Amino acid sequence: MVDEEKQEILIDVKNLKLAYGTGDDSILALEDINLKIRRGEFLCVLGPSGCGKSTLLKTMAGYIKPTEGNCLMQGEAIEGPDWHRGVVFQSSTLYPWMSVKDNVEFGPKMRGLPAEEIEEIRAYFLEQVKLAGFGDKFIFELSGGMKQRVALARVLANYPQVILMDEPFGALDALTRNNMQNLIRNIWKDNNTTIFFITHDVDEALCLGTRIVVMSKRPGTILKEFNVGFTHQIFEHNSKDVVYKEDYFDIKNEILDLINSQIEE
Ligand SMILES: Nc1ncnc2c1ncn2[C@@H]1O[C@H](COP(=O)(O)OP(=O)(O)OP(=O)(O)O)[C@@H](O)[C@H]1O
Repeated sequence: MVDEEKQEILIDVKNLKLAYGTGDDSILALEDINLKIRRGEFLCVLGPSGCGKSTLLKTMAGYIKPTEGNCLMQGEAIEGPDWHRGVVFQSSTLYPWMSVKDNVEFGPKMRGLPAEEIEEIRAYFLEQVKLAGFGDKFIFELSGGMKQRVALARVLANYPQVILMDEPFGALDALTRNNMQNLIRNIWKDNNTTIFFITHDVDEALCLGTRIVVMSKRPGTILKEFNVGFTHQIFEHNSKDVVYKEDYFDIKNEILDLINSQIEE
């Protein structure tokens, strides 16, 4: 297994505090967050509703600025959105008036790549998300799962250093969700990419992540981190039987207890 400590740090969140607004009406969303995202990790974030998970993602994406502390990408302060950090939300933010093809080609076109390369990239990533042959469809013609696959292909087409995903499968039915989990696990491995993934589903985090971060209720702080290897075991055994093992149950129960302790208090 890769020695994670030696992997390059892509995103470094240092002493982050994030408050919305100022004065008496301000809402303190995050406090004292310290988090490093290393190249090749699949980092899953769990925490009670409203604890600041999306706020953390938006800060790393460059959509909002830290109130205090820093958010660095490869040592440089994150000043705004950037192709190097691809973002996928729960509801797709695709351009509905464009075809699947045009959505996926949008980024490479904006970056001024030659036409041939754009075509190759589009074909490659549509194949990877299992949408080859759907290029000419319009977004409004697609199911929820297909839209999320286009959103993923559109982000992948920019070869981002890290993909930030905010409950990307939260609105999908159970079967589609399971298929999407298998898809993202394979894409993560095949592309050797780095993923930051917010979810409410502990099983989803355990079956995908190489590390799981559990956050406290608002103001969100990091309560505990877990290094987990179930996603690797799923590859090794080509099966999800790990979910019936004792160590899986133990970690799952510990995480559930942690999250519940934040809801019940
Ligand atoms: N633009 C905003 N202005 C003011 N308050 C905000 C804003 N965005 C979020 N908040 C507040 O900040 C806190 C954290 O919100 P955030 O969406 O980051 O939580 P979350 O953990 O992602 O929630 P959920 O799991 O329900 O999606 C919440 O109390 C929320 O109401």
